[in-house]
Amino acid sequence: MPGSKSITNRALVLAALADRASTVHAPLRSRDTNLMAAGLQSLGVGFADGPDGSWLVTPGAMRGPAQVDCGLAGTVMRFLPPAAALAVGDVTFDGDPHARTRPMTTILDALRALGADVEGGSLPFTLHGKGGVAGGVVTIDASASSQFVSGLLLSGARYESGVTVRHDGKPLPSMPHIEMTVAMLREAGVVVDDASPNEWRVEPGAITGRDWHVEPDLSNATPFLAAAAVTGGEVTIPGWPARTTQPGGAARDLFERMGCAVTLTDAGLTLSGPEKLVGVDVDLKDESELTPTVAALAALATGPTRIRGVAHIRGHETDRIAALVTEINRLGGQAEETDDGLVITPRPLRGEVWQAYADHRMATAGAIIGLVVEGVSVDDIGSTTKTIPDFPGMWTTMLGTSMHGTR
Ligand SMILES: O=C(O)C1=C[C@@H](OP(=O)(O)O)[C@@H](O)[C@H](O)C1
Ligand SMILES: C=C(OP(=O)(O)O)C(=O)O
Repeated sequence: MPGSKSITNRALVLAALADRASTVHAPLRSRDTNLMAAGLQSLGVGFADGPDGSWLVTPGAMRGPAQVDCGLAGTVMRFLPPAAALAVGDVTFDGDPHARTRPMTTILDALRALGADVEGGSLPFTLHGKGGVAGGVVTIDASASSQFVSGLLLSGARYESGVTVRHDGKPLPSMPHIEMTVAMLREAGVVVDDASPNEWRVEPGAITGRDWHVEPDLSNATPFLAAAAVTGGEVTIPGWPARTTQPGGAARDLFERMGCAVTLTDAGLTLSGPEKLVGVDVDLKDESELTPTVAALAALATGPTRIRGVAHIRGHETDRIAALVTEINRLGGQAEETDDGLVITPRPLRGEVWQAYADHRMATAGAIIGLVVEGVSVDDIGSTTKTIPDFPGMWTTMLGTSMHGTR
């Protein structure tokens, strides 16, 4: 598996704000991370290619005018503005058509409250950089995205008073991603207090330049594991970490609950697909980015599945609840929206064109179903380049050489 999107884009921001050069080893090189690198470069941060595919990042005084293309990347649109607020000059942000509808107001209002000069409430917007941010205490409702919290924390050490972020609202999604942010800040020598629930304090101070080692992307591994789960085959993901802050780590338990056998050895994580995949009732609030994979598995299981706790994924790359329900039903399945997720009752499926909605995880969900339902095609498999450089090549290689399904 290529590197983790979430770890790579955190490492790039921390490297850009650090007190010396950093090397990011085994970074993900895909649309989301290339956009982050390009955005930082346009602000004056130095990027060079290491001999082994690593990225050498040299911090520089950040300055506008600059134009940042966020594509459809939540990590770029939420992590880069808090850093760009430290620049001198104007920095304008825009992105793909659908990116303009993704929630942004919360973090832009927070930046204003912390002393930044921001024009606009969603993409496109402009930061009028003054070369510094006062910082301080800010209370936000981050129930629409954990990335609002992570974005503020990643740059907060460089604000004059640091930053204290308090969350007040419905439960926060994707907590492991906030834990990932806190863990990486501490690795970079930043003092973070996360002892109180829903409150994070980042002390002002230097961010240390260092060597970052990026883990394989475990969320992107799940379609490959799912391939074994739905065909009764076997797939091994090399380099699966024994401990991780990636929410994809929870995929092990999920697959086991659906009837798969999962083992972690020196060779990696191996999944053996069951005779019969069973449906589950599962709260994916912490691992919401796994919803499309779980929904695809659910459509092929032997009993109903209820996915809860993911209301906020209506604001992901597309409205994922609506998209999954529409596409599963298009194939003759039975899926219904609930307030905070969806219910899927397996039915015999037929071949149709599965729409990806420019969403990498919708595309991979269609690929999973296409392994066992004749005649399924995905309209835009190219959308997978958001976080995987060559999904079609990896999928073909897996099917040709590594998987011996029994169905
Ligand atoms: O911080 C991160 O790297 C991410 C946080 C999560 O966002 P939400 O909290 O908006 O779900 C996750 O879904 C996204 O894929 C990556
Ligand atoms: C929600 C996701 O992405 P983003 O980082 O664009 O929010 C995702 O990858 O599932």
